[in-house]
Amino acid sequence: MSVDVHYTVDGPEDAPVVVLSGSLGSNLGMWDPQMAGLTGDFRVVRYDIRGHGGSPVPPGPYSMADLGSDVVRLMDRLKVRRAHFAGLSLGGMTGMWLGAHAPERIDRLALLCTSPLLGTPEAWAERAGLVRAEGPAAVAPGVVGRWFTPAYAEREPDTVALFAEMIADTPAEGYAGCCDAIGRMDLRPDLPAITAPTLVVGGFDDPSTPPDQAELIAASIPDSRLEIVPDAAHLASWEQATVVNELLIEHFGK
Ligand SMILES: O=C(O)CC1=CCC(=O)O1
Repeated sequence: MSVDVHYTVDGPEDAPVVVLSGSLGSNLGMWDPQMAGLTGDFRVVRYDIRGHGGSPVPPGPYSMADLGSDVVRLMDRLKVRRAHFAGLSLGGMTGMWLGAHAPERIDRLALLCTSPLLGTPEAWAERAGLVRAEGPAAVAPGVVGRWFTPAYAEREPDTVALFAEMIADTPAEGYAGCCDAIGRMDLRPDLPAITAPTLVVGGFDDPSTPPDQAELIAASIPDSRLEIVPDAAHLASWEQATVVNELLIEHFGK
């Protein structure tokens, strides 16, 4: 069952729409470094994943179909028939689901630092249980340790601390419900059915969804292009914003 997620819209009214979808534990502010670059040519819709930021927090477990249906519902609310879609990590998983299950709504797809099958159901059940018991603050230090390279974390400790706070502020049931969705997910059979031209971006130093995941996705989606970004961990869109923005603008501008 879909929900009305919290969203913002920026950019020219008549421009092609790009929907941005973030990672587990984020809010739509994680896309701030993309806004100046993308809003010149695109109408950018950012939203908080259900259970995150300003969106409703229905009781979990959630599924990828829930997360994908929230995007279709948002596009219906905005009267957007087709859009480009970029998602990072959990957002990319949502993008893969949309590309396969709602192809008529997706123009071009960008899948950043993501995976079609991530970890084990047991590990995600354990993370969900810990978060339901103690809140996302219990996992925040470990998670941000994977989002940025050690060099960036040393240079920008205040930024890393802000991201840890963002994760800790995520509603526990929302975070855990999304862990449930990832633990039950296997999107590998969906990938060959994706017809949207797809940009696949990996972070060379990403310990969460390493480059071999990006390679697997690109090898499985017929019309795809693979880019591995150096000096980037899981949040490549933040740490290497200029490079990622150029890739997105080129891909969506075609
Ligand atoms: O939180 C992590 O470990 C990495 C991650 C998995 C899905 C997502 O969005 O981030």
